Amino acid sequence: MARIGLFFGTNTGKTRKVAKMIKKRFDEETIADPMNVNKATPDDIAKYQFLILGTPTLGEGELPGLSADCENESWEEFLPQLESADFSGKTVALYGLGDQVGYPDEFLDAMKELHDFVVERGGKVVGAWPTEGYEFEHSEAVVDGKFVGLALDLDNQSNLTEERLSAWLKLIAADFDLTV
Ligand SMILES: Cc1cc2nc3c(=O)[nH]c(=O)nc-3n(C[C@H](O)[C@H](O)[C@H](O)COP(=O)(O)O)c2cc1C
Repeated sequence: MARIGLFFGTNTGKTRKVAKMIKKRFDEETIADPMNVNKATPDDIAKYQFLILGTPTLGEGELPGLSADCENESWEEFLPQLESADFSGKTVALYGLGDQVGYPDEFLDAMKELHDFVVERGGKVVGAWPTEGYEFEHSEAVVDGKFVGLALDLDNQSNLTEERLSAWLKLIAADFDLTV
C-alpha cells in the first residue's frame, strides 16, 4: 500500500486533473492512485497516516455535492460518513480549486470546511499557502493571513498550476517525508 492517500471531490473534473498531476510526480509506494470521494469509504481514509485532500468550491462557497447542484454526490455526502472518524496522528494537506474572478467574495471557501473537519477530529493540517498572486475580496479559507492549503485557480491562472504545485510539494515535503 502507498504511504499517502490522495482523495478529491469534483464536479467538472478539474480537481481530479490536479490529483493526477500530483500522483504523476511520485512512485506507487509513495502516493496512491487518486480516489474520488464518491467512491470512497471511511476505511479508505482510515488506513492512511498521510492524506492529501482536494476540493473545488461550488454553489455559494460550498463543498461539492448535490446541494451545490453537482451531478454526483461528493464531499457534502461523504463527510457525514466520517463524522466519528479519528484523525489524530494523521497529517493532512489540502488543495482547493476556485475562481477568484467569478467568485471574489467566496474564493476557495470550501477548503476551510475540509480544514475544520479534519482539525476538529484531531488531525494536523500542513501546507498553508501565501495569498500573494491572487486578487479576491474575501475567502473563508484564509486564516492568519494564509490559505489553509494550496490555492489553485484553473479558470484564470491555469498556467501557474504546475509551478504552484512544485512549490507547495516542497513546502509539505518534510511533513510528508517526500523527496521532491
Ligand atoms: C455554479 C458554480 C459555483 C461556483 N462557486 C464558486 C465559489 O463560491 N467560490 C470559488 O472560489 N469558486 C467557485 N466556482 C468555481 C469552481 O470552484 C472552479 O471552476 C473549479 O475549478 C471547479 O472544479 P471541478 O472541475 O473539480 O469541479 C464555482 C463554479 C460554478 C460552476
